[in-house]
Amino acid sequence: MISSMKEDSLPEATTQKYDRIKDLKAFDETKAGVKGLIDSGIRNIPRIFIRPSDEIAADQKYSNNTQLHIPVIDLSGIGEDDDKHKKIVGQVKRASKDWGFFQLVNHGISENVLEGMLDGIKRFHEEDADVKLGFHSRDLMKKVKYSSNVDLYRSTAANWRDSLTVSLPNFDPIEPLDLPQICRDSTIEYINEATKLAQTLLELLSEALGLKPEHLASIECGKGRTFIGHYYPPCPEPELTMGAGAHTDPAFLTILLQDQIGGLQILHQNQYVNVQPLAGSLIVNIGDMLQMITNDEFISMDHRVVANTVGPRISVAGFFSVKVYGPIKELISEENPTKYRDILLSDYMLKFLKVGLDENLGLDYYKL
Ligand SMILES: O=C(O)CCC(=O)C(=O)O
Ligand SMILES: [Fe+2]
Repeated sequence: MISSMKEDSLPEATTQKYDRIKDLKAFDETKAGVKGLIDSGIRNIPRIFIRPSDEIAADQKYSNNTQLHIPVIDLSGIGEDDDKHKKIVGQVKRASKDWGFFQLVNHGISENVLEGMLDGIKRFHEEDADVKLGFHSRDLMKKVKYSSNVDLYRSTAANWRDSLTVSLPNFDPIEPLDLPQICRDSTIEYINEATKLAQTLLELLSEALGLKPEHLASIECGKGRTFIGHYYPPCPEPELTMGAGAHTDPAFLTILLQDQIGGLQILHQNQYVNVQPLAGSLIVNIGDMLQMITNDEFISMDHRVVANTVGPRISVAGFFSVKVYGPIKELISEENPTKYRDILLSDYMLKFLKVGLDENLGLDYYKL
């Protein structure tokens, strides 16, 4: 039995210690994720999901700013008209420096493909338990797997979400039969389109750094691809937990697709800014590796997803990675000396996977 807030609604410090590991295991062994809890009709969230009270209190230092919006960049006409192209490169540069995030419209992926992907992920998570059971795994080497909270045993509080992960390292093609049948075609179509868009973004980002358009592709940015289809069930006590705790993305670049529910927030000037869902748009964010190879010119920003009584919310994060060693030589000069020691993505990821999502020290560990 997983203990719930109802049994001990006193502040954590005044309650008896509980066997968290036992509760985590009990939850994990259901292999039915957060969706399984909701299906069982719980009214109070199990204690493993409750954020420490000092962490909830610390949130007070951020104001929720409803006035600010992440930059929206319109890609229509890209590659057709020189002035338009330059303007887009300028917008990408500004957004990558100031926000680490932007929202793309007219990016070339049709709403049908986007909707198909979201719908496929929703259907997978709503499949019968025995179908999902076949995909359940915490094996880091498994390419297609379903679980709730990759960092379940390491985080201070579990997140209110379940995820289906598709990993394609080393430019590996998709193996259709590895994918769940219910979202197979939509996932293949979306991954192919998102990969093309990532190539366009690599060119724009290279130009935004003052490099040749092919520079980032030539150092094999985009070599690894991981797509994670998240399912955030409705939450009966959203103020006590998070859909996703605050984190930066460890990889190089993220293309994020979200549905119309909302909940994603980005840290900007010490405030959490809501990302308003914009039909047909995609969100792009700079990951730790891109911040590192640009010697901090572009920033990898903290973001999180608040839990919500409304749901499920579906999102798909596509992470593009790179095997890197250090800041790009062309960007380093006497005035701009390197700020990092060399990093190999595989080492960085191992470090990332050893701690909870919200505890990652991030790039600070590698700062000179
Ligand atoms: O669900 C979202 O909107 C964000 C997901 C996310 O930040 C991630 O998977 O890294
Ligand atoms: Fe993220």
